[in-house]
Amino acid sequence: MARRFLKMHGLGNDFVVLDARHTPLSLTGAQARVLADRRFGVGCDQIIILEPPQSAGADVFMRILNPDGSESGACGNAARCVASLVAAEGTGRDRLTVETISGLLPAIRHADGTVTVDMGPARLDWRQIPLAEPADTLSLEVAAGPLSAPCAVNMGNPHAVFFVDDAEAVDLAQWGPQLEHHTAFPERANIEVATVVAPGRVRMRVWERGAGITLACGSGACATLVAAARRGLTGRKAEIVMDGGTLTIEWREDGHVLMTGPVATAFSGELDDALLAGAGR
Ligand SMILES: N[C@@H](CCC[C@H](N)C(=O)O)C(=O)O
Repeated sequence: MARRFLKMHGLGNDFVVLDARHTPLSLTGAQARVLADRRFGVGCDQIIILEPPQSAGADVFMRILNPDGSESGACGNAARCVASLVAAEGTGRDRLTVETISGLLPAIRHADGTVTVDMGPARLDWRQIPLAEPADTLSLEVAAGPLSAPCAVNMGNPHAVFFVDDAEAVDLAQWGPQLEHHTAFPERANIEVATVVAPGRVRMRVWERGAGITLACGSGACATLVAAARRGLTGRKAEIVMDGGTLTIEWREDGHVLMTGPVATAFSGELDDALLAGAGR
């Protein structure tokens, strides 16, 4: 039976959303790679598979696959999309909970269509990032080219945030892959470069683990705000400006990080049976 999909995005960070709540679906790495390929498949920054919730209190489980076939524990932009999608299904509720392998994410859909997701607590211990060996996550001894001494934050997935004078000037395509695979990060890392441009406003660009340069990264925006606040560069609430648009991020006193921003649906479609059947492992 042909699989239907939705193409959604948050600030241009785009997703193929597959609904496996009633008809189970498990993709191999090769299937994920071909589906995410912008020439051979549909094309996206992440594949999102909706599954039945696993925990009490959750409305839906969201599985997150990168274009290289790897699985992630967090995707902030997709969490907003999924919350909006499920809220629109006639539950009559604007508050619901999205579950991931990293935990439960309560979400609120606002009257203007934007969505706030509680991305959970920022995890700051070196074991939680995780790092290869004990280190102060406020400033790691990690460097590549003009980038050095990142702040590490886990938002359900690992991030390394480098503060620079001009985020626009950094050659992310050159330094991103080296840093993603740096030996300090046993599970690799998402790499952010950030510049505080005004009080409460941070310009950020991202090299995503397993995906490369994307127009926006929700968990990366959360990590950037937490890193900036820890360094005393901002307060606990700021706008994070990415190539695809802006998210408002707040690091609550209880450690949870709230992310607010837009969602959009571009189109829906049907996968040709041959696409996944021909992909192999
Ligand atoms: N685009 C996402 C993050 C997706 C996962 C990431 N590439 C990883 O491997 O951790 C977001 O909006 O947070």
